[in-house]
Amino acid sequence: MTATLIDGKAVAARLRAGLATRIAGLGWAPGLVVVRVGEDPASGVYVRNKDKAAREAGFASRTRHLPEATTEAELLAEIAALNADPAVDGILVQLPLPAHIRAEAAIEAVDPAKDVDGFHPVNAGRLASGLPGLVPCTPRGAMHLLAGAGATLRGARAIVIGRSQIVGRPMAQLLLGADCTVTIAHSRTADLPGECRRADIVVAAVGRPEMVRGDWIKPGAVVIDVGINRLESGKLVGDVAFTEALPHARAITPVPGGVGPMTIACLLENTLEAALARRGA
Ligand SMILES: Nc1nc2c(c(=O)[nH]1)N[C@@H](CN(C=O)c1ccc(C(=O)N[C@@H](CCC(=O)O)C(=O)O)cc1)CN2
Repeated sequence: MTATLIDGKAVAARLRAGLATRIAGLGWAPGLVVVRVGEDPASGVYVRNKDKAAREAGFASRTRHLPEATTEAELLAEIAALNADPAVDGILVQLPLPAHIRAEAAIEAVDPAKDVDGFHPVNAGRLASGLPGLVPCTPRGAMHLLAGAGATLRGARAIVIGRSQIVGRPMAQLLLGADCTVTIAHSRTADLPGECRRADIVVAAVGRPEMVRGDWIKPGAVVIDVGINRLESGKLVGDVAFTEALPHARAITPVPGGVGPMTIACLLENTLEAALARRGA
């Protein structure tokens, strides 16, 4: 058996095209503001890509780029102004922030109704309670990819490796909401390979290059690799040893070109959802 590749670039492009069609029919443009603080080079690329994708789909998108020396109080004042601006439907504060600014303070300052990252504790709590709300973009994208791959979720055993607030925990909640039996594994999990071998769905979100080996994958499992790790050689690899996993998995996401492109597409999906909800449309 060789796994089918789950083409995140293609799924993301279809999702963005569908959003563009819906926005063209609205007669108004949902507003998105991405706030970037400082000069982290990778953030520069991601923020430019978000703005480009948003404009192409018909959003009124802008980037607020603040200097590295911006204080936490200044950032919070900026967010408060965006919260109060009726033309702004979605606000995203690009992470990482400079070390002198607490990410939790910035996340909690965003109006939960405009929190298109889905990171605010109100949205995290709604997700954990099974209530509707804005869902973090990367896990939302991973769920689209599982659906596109035809993965049966009801009754399936799923393992999420990684317990971060922005990927692991919300991913586990989404899988639970889809009636999976979910294990959340982490650095202290005993017998991680054994836990993984029981899983029909594997979501690796641990940030360690190729940590999940091929023989950890149950034959026929669907593997979603959220990791994006740059090796010293410059090569990008995921958290799963991709070539080793191919003969075991039924379907697998590549890195690059898997979950990554879905993050931006789902940001746009969240922004449209936030705009429709805020405007009662
Ligand atoms: N406020 C947020 N900050 C960050 C988030 C986030 O969701 N919200 N996620 C990441 C960065 N990120 C978007 O912001 C992001 C990362 C990667 C990709 C992507 O498409 N990756 C490509 C490979 C890119 C490369 O060549 O380097 C892929 O996987 O194919 C999109 C968005 C941290 N910050």
